[in-house]
Amino acid sequence: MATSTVSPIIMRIMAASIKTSVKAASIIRDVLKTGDLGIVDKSNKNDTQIDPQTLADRSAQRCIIASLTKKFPSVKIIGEEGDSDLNVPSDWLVEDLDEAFLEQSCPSEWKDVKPEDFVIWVDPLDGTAEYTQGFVEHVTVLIGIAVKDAAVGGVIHQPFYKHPSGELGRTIWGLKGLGTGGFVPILPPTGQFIITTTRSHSNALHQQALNSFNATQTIKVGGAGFKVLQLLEGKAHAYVFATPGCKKWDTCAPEAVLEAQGGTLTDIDGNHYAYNASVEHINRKGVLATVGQDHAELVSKIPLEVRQAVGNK
Ligand SMILES: Nc1ncnc2c1ncn2[C@@H]1O[C@H](COP(=O)(O)O)[C@@H](O)[C@H]1OP(=O)(O)O
Ligand SMILES: [Mg+2]
Ligand SMILES: [Mg+2]
Ligand SMILES: [Mg+2]
Repeated sequence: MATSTVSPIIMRIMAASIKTSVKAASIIRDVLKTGDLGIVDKSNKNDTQIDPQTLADRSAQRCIIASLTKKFPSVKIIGEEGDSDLNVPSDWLVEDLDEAFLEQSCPSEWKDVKPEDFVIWVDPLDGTAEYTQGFVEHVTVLIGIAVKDAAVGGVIHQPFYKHPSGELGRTIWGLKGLGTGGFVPILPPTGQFIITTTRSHSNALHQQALNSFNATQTIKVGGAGFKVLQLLEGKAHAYVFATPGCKKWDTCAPEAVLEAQGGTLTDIDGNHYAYNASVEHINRKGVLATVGQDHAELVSKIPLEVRQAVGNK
């Protein structure tokens, strides 16, 4: 279709990411079906917990990076699983662009962004621990698009989301200046304050930060993508992660989608992370994400000594 060749590059990267996330999700489901996850522990000596990587993480990343590199050879792509073998089976190379996405008009601020100003942050499988433990609904595929320092676009795909028809998989996208798609946004209930937070990476300092909010309910789920979806679908008011551990590929796509829908995702001091290619990968100062709230007021609820201690070990 003519639109594919004339659309600005950001629209084509989004449209390719939407299609590629669907293929990555089918690879993730196929690996689970075989029952042989090929788990490797990536943790360092000083880590207190294992940091699992599975065949699904490795294969989904190869599919995503091979497909996007072929289409956008001069765009920098950084994936969680490091250097990947891009010599992939031909059916893992996704050539299609999502034509329905391309029919929308590109926000004027992104029309002339040059290929070298983009970084694509890929988390091929967010929620790996949950994937290995059978909490598969927490798993997402995350493809985040940064322009210079800012997270501006993203795709969050849920491989195990079950439609009423029984079909699996759903793709949610967001682009600042354009909006979001693939889900029905719902604001969280008034008169309550529900926090969504980690189920696998808590510690004493994190618990202290959680306590400062006096939440009416705290939901513990896996993955940065899944927690942001809970905000977008009105199941929680804030996502609190007051510990280092998650990385730029965990937050780039969720931040862009959430902010395209009017929410906010920052570190626990209320500052946005930078997503250019030279930043350190770790999000040292944790994550605070909110929707329909006074974000700065929520930052100020976390005691200063707690905020200063996070990431300073
Ligand atoms: N200490 C850590 N080490 C490695 N990855 C982490 C750590 N903390 C968080 N993450 C990543 O951030 C995601 C969200 O964390 P949590 O579920 O604890 O809130 C995790 O699923 C994991 O992403 P991934 O599964 O892609 O490795
Ligand atoms: Mg991981
Ligand atoms: Mg992740
Ligand atoms: Mg991952």
